[in-house]
Amino acid sequence: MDIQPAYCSLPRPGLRLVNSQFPTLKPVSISGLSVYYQQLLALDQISAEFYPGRVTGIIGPNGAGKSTLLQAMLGLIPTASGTVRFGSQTLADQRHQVAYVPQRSQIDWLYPATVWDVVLMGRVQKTGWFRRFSAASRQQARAALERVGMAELRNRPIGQLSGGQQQRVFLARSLAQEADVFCFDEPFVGVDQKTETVLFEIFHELADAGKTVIVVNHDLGEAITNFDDLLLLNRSLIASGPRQQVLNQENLRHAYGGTVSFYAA
Ligand SMILES: Nc1ncnc2c1ncn2[C@@H]1O[C@H](COP(=O)(O)OP(=O)(O)OP(=O)(O)O)[C@@H](O)[C@H]1O
Repeated sequence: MDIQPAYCSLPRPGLRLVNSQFPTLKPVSISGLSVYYQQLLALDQISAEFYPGRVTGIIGPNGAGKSTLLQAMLGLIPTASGTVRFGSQTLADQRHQVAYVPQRSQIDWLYPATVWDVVLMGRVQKTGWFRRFSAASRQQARAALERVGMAELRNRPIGQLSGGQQQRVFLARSLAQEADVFCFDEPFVGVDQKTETVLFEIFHELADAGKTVIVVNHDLGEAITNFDDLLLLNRSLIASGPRQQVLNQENLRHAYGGTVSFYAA
């Protein structure tokens, strides 16, 4: 079946609202993005935009290509076609403006680093490799750790923390980076309810400060109501835009098949 994106062409009501909120800030724009893994077409001609001031969830069933989309956007894997722009340049060429927290499974938790080391690493791009961190950078890292409630554990090896604590530390590292675009791949996996609440609070603080926040999330549970915008994928784009417009039975049937129940609030 040829699935047409239900909500991805311009002009759109959501766009005007967002642009009037942050008129000088630029969206991340994907156009015609396709990715193959050998013979497997993982992403088929994806076109969409992610807006500053919004927390956007990338959702879809297992194997829909959600993580692939994030990695392709950041230039971490080869693409067969398409562009990902952030203003006049590609997003991959502006990696210093992007904070990326990969899936837990992609992180080496045995790496001998303390909480403080990990957060300070967020300052490397601003400081430069092999240079001393400035007092301002250290202050930035301290403030980020405090914001996520992890200051007391700063000397702990990262591998000795719980899943939720580790996720908070990586969020602190991304905050210390002072990026414009924040990308999180499945940040809620293995975290407790309290941490999930803290993560969403901080995502919205970032959006309120004009940042673009992009979160891969495969769960259609209650937490989905915390996203402003959604991008619904199943290898091709099914719908993107404000949450209330994306979450309808027709779009979900296209993505998941059968009958899907969801929180429409
Ligand atoms: N490195 C790889 N080599 C080959 N195939 C891959 C690779 N990474 C992903 N795939 C395949 O590409 C498709 C999309 O995978 P991806 O991990 O992007 O999906 P996802 O939507 O993030 O899934 P999930 O919710 O299960 O994490 C899947 O069929 C997956 O098996």
